[in-house]
Amino acid sequence: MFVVIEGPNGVGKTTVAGLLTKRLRHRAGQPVHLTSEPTRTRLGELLREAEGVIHGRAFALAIAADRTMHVEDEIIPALDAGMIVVSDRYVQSSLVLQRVDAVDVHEIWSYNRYVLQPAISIYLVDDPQVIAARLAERPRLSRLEATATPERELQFYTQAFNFLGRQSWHQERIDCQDRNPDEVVSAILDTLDPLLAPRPVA
Ligand SMILES: Nc1ncnc2c1ncn2[C@@H]1O[C@H](COP(=O)(O)OP(=O)(O)OP(=O)(O)O)[C@@H](O)[C@H]1O
Ligand SMILES: Cc1cn([C@H]2C[C@H](O)[C@@H](COP(=O)(O)O)O2)c(=O)[nH]c1=O
Repeated sequence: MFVVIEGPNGVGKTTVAGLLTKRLRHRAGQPVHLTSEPTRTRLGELLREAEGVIHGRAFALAIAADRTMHVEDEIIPALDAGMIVVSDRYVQSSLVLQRVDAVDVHEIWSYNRYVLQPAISIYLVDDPQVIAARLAERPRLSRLEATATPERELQFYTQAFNFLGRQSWHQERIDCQDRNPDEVVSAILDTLDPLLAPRPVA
């Protein structure tokens, strides 16, 4: 099963993806592989470093190339080996961040439409003021973090959620407001439960 965690900068994706992986390892009785985008390959690391200087269409294409390699070289082999795969960011991130970077949503989709559709894409939301307060604590913001306000990102994420719904993607919106990370993960596990294999009998 391929699960994706999405949402605006600072909403808690990395925290939640890590905790979800731990609890799935305990719950699922099958190995769980945690991954993220951009990937930890040479291309992904280059993209993280170069975000300040590569932008627009070139960055959108490079992110899509990294994602294509991610799917072919890491995600599909892990799924074929019987693992659950949890990815911190995937296509919805591109439909938002590359749009913040002035690329049209249909063009972004054209670079991503052939990638593997996840079993479920989980979209985390929170109060924009809470997210803004977290971002304000960071010593520095990346170019895209500094370009988008949490309000604008949330607006684009909602539009991307609706767009992916029209492509028949299975998605769930999880409200993180007034929930700690453990409670957020419990809500995610409730939505994943019907997709998971039955719990092993003790
Ligand atoms: N539900 C929550 N309640 C309170 N604090 C949270 C919650 N989730 C995450 N945090 C805190 O918010 C901060 C940002 O979390 P995190 O780095 O996981 O976000 P992110 O969405 O991955 O951000 P980015 O996309 O910018 O990397 C961290 O300090 C984390 O401890
Ligand atoms: C998947 C994805 C990533 N990006 C960019 C935006 C940031 O520079 C990094 C993500 O870093 P974080 O620590 O996860 O916040 O990658 C992007 O522009 N588009 C994408 O689809």
